[in-house]
Amino acid sequence: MIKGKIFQSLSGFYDVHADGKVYRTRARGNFRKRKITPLVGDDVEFQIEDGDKGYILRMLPRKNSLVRPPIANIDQAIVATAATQPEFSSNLLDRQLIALEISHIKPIIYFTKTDLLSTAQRDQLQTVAMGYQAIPYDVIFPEQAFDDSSLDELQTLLAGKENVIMGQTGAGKSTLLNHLAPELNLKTGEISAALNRGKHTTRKVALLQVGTGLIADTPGFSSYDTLDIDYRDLANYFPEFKRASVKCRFRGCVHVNEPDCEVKREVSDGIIMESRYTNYLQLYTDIKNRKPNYKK
Ligand SMILES: Nc1nc2c(ncn2[C@@H]2O[C@H](COP(=O)(O)OP(=O)(O)OP(=O)(O)O)[C@@H](O)[C@H]2O)c(=O)[nH]1
Ligand SMILES: [Zn+2]
Repeated sequence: MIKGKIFQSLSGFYDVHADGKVYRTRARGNFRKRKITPLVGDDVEFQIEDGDKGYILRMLPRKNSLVRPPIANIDQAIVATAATQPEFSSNLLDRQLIALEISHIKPIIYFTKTDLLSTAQRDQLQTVAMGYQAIPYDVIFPEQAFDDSSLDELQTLLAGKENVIMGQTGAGKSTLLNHLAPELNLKTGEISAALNRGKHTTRKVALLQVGTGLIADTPGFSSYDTLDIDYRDLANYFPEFKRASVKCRFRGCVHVNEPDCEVKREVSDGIIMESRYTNYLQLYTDIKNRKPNYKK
């Protein structure tokens, strides 16, 4: 029995890397019966059957896992955020950040297509980027598309870690990875009018070696599923709200109607970004109003 890591999953086969070799494995029937699906990033024990084939016997405990993209044991996520084409959405960005906070995965916000902005648009979005940096999140806002200093900064953050790259379809995930590691030669897609219907160039989830780090390139997605949390916990996934909330008058303040709420005070003082608070209220209402039979 050998220990390895699943690097790729395709049509029921799992490519496991172990001791510098790649084995094509299948999961045994008992996984299917117990409804356990191995994910890319899972550490597994497997048995070699013949040569480079084998079957997975056991999955080792997971540090974390994401549903979209389906992947396990991730340290960090590059959130590829289009400055335009598709248009920047703070709502989408915040939803991605919350999903990562819930899974204890550190976000790195990387703005793509900043080269397509006018000077005025650029100044405006750069202010937004600085707001996220103040939360604090790692934010990379390239002066020029794929300039050396942005790529170096990203490489440094990725080194030695298991990373995932996420972002809307067409955000530029594959293009960014090709700049980080040209030898990958990933296929990229032309943005078309079909964008809204979801044109996915990347179809499978796979871990790629980039410098000393691993990155999972994943199929793009258009929106997140409903977040599987209690509405009273939502503010915990906004780091700056969590920081401020120790000064709210009421313990368990959800920062909506309570008096003496520090979060609301910091929003009106311009310390907390107004867009973050608006997105919070919208999500709070959505989660609170969803059907009671929703699991959880
Ligand atoms: N001008 C400009 N174009 C970019 C940039 N990044 C990506 N693009 C273009 O945007 C289009 C989509 O890029 P992809 O890398 O295929 O996007 P993706 O996020 O991998 O898309 P999916 O695989 O569908 O999820 C391609 O035509 C790229 O050439 C950028 O920084 N500037
Ligand atoms: Zn409060």
